[in-house]
Amino acid sequence: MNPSPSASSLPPAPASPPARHFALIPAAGVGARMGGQIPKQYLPLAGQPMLLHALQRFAAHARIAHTFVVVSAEDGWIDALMTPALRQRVSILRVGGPTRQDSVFNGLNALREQLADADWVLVHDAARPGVDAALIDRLLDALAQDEVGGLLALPVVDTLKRGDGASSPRSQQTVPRAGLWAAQTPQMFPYALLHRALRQAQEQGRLGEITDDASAIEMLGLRPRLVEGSPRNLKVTLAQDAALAEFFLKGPHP
Ligand SMILES: Nc1ccn([C@@H]2O[C@H](COP(=O)(O)OP(=O)(O)OP(=O)(O)O)[C@@H](O)[C@H]2O)c(=O)n1
Ligand SMILES: C[C@](O)(CO)[C@H](O)COP(=O)(O)O
Repeated sequence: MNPSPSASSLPPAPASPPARHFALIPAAGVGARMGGQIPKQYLPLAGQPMLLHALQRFAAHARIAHTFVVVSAEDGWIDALMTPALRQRVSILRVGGPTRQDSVFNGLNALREQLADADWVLVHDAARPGVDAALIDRLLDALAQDEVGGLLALPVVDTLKRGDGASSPRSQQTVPRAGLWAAQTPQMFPYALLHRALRQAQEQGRLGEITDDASAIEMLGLRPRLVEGSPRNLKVTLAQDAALAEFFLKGPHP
């Protein structure tokens, strides 16, 4: 009988397939604060609908395996954006929910059969049209050896005041800004971890408490890595944000 092979004679264990990176773009909002006639992600910006900028950036990025865009079930605009080339790299998920986190959670649920636990998901706001390959690479590179994940963010440089909530507010106090960061997106986490974090938040009735994906990860007691983003990656929230976003999109700017 052949002796049992020693450990050194065994072939190397098959390496687990490298984790892939997917983008998930929540684009099911209505843009109430923008005050437009149509949801802000479809308003024209630098010559094309706002959403198309982020879709094109992720679709063109060689390290992003595929991009999923979450829209509302009744969305009547997204199909007009989808060229045959874009449809090769972007899939539409008509599972938008009442809040951003609902839309993200619904999107993750819809991908249970397509994504592996260890695959990375980069969640990026459709309302941040200024994301580009350099910022995506910065996040991917910074988290290449990370087990938790992280997000693009900007250190706070302004002095922060807490207002009293009056219609003509007064400052109640200055909030120490040391160590404070303004979160941006993409926010990148392993699929299974983010899915579990959002599911747990929903089960605890706390999904409404969180406004970004990293908050759910923090609720698990984990600490997402902060990776410096850029002012050009601003979120277009109010009407006046559009001009600044357009300025950056018509760049080039540092
Ligand atoms: N129910 C929602 C709400 C928001 N979002 C998306 O989450 C991103 C960030 O949200 P925000 O800037 O707040 O967009 P809106 O919710 O559309 O804006 P508002 O709060 O002014 O209505 C946007 O790309 C938005 O489309 C979403 O997918 N589903
Ligand atoms: C996710 C986010 O862009 C990080 O700053 C932000 O929390 C989204 O907030 P919104 O009110 O849903 O736009």
